[in-house]
Amino acid sequence: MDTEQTARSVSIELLEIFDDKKSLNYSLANDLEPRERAQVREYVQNILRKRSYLDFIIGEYSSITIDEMKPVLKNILRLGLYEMLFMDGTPDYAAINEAVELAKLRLGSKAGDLVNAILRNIQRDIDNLPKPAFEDRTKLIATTFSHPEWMVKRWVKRFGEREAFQLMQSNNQRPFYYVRVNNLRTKTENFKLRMEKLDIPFDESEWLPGYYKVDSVAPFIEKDLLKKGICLVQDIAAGFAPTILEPEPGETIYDLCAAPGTKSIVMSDMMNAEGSIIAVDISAQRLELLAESAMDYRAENIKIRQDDVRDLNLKLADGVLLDAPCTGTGVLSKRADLRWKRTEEELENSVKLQEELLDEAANHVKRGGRLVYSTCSIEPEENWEQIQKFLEKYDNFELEKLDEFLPEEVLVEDGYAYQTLPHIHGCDGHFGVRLKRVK
Ligand SMILES: C[S@@+](CC[C@H](N)C(=O)[O-])C[C@H]1O[C@@H](n2cnc3c(N)ncnc32)[C@H](O)[C@@H]1O
Repeated sequence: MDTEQTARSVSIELLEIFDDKKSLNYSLANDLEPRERAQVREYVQNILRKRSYLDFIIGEYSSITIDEMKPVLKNILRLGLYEMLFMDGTPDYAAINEAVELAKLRLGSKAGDLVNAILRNIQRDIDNLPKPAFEDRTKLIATTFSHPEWMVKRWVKRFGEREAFQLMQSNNQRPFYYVRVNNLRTKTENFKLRMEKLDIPFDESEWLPGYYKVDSVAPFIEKDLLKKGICLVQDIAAGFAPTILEPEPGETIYDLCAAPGTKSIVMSDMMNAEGSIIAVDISAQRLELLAESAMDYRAENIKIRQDDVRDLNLKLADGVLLDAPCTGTGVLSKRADLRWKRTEEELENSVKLQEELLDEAANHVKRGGRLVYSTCSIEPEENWEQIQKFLEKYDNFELEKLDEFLPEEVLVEDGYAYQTLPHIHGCDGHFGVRLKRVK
């Protein structure tokens, strides 16, 4: 098998498992070369971004429904069709041949014939493919834009159809990435020179210092810049939470729900690694990543603690960051899998958990100290509504304006919160507020 075939077969295995267990285990690709591993991520995320539409087309050309197909057959067809419709570099005949070979290998020659027949018929009509035409408008939109119906319903209700389409289109695009320079290992000027020398195109952000928009993180991985702690991959909007918490050298900061730790690392840099950051998370596995990063990034003031934030019993801190677990509806372009994993019930559970975590976070802020609450969600229940409930309960906290920290275009609620939206701001969707404990 050549490189691409291997990347294809692993992608299909990953997608099969995802259909069953809703989890993506990229470690299945560990034995592949770095370039192939990156290709697996591309295939998997791209197919998940277009899944409903691909399934619709396959369904139109197959005598059995997509739900009746074995997961492996379904995913071979999805991958073949994806390559035919959306990958410029792969000729149709090659996409079809690869899919047929994979079907034969995994399911036998009859399955190979079936895949061949379906994909060749689609190829024949490629300039005139059927369009989804359901009477049910939600189903029609959900199929066209490959999002679950519950998300479509709530976004159309909130934004109107036009804007909801723009949001979903953004979610379906390959994302840009940002890298942030780590001043604990290098100087900004040197970092920029290094990128120029390595011929890595970048755009310096006007929103926050030290953030650079890049097309791909591959060169940073290949040149070991992440492992050497020179820079980290962090969306610009994810950088807002540490920015508004404004940790200073010598302070005691709690990063609650900290793993895998990108915000802890940034805060350590802001503090020049002086003072202490207690990074708490419930997941031992994710904390291992944090521990490794803390070493790579020379973030020596981070102390790690595995705990449920709801069981914490620590002294009061100068600043607390609660980067709460959430539905992640702001990051669906980078994490296309989340749209098929999340449910409306999960949104409700997430809101409840956030409320409990906020109570605990508030109890750990000293008088005059600050509490930052942030999410990577765009759902009001997890964001502004959550904060309104909090303020009704706690008269010892007040919201603070954010205009001295962040650009006006990301501020909402009279400047008391930030909320980015992928289709408007061209970055991930994040929310955050800064609260001061006044008594
Ligand atoms: C949004 S992620 C945090 C991302 C992290 N702040 C960063 O910037 O890299 C949410 C985290 O909350 C953690 N978590 C969920 N429930 C928790 C709980 N009850 N106590 C502590 N951590 C929890 C999850 O393990 C997950 O790592």
